[in-house]
Amino acid sequence: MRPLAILGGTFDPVHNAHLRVAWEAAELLDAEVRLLPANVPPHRAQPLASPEQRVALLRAALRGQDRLALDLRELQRAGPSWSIDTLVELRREIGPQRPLLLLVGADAFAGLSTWHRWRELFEQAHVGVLPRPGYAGPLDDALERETRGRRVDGVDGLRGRPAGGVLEIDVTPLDFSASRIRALLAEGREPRYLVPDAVLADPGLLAPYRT
Ligand SMILES: Nc1ncnc2c1ncn2[C@@H]1O[C@H](COP(=O)(O)OP(=O)(O)OP(=O)(O)O)[C@@H](O)[C@H]1O
Ligand SMILES: O=C(O)c1ccc[n+]([C@@H]2O[C@H](COP(=O)([O-])O)[C@@H](O)[C@H]2O)c1
Repeated sequence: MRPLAILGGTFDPVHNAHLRVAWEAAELLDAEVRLLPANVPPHRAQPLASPEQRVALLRAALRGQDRLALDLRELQRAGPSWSIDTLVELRREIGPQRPLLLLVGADAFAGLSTWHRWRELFEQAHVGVLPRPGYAGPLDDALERETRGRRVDGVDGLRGRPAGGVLEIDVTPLDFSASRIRALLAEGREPRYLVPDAVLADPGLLAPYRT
């Protein structure tokens, strides 16, 4: 069965690293990949842009391709966007057999043991870790213990089961972030080639980040 993979994020704003790693994950896993903007992101400062502005950025960024889709369910839910709630909901929709993957950058993965009901994440989904330069350090003890027996070497290790594995996905390491793009914009600089041309083409889209 073709896996369903989700990449959740604040997307404040969406940038080419999000898009590229999601694209490569879709290719390598032969998966349906959805980007899921968080409503109230847990564990971080609130976004500069409103949900509507972040969705407009995502829509522009995703235009013209059909490999990556947008899933707005977390914006339709009040309160913090706990990933476990999203995975339980998706699992209910896709049934018990289809592989489901939670894609996370290596930085987000390193903090997984602080997430809400984090051990239950593995009951609902596999975790696909996307390398990110500067985030290859050791894991905390609880996460190391939980993941040790779950690691699988390749995509084939996930295909036959719906959830529970941890896979490093060999995507191109890209060393930039939404924080970097916000900083460039705040200095009056243009983030060309770090965000899609379609985002730059509409001057209103990045207005929330310009001072
Ligand atoms: N350059 C990147 N390489 C791999 N994963 C990334 C990269 N940028 C973001 N991600 C992952 O995408 C998801 C959403 O990230 P998020 O929207 O927080 O972007 P960010 O660039 O990390 O933002 P910020 O700088 O505001 O923290 C997270 O799992 C994050 O780890
Ligand atoms: O469920 C949690 O406790 C939890 C804690 C931190 C982050 N997340 C999710 O991880 C994704 C990336 O978060 P962020 O803050 O790096 O944009 C996003 O989908 C968040 O909802 C989820």
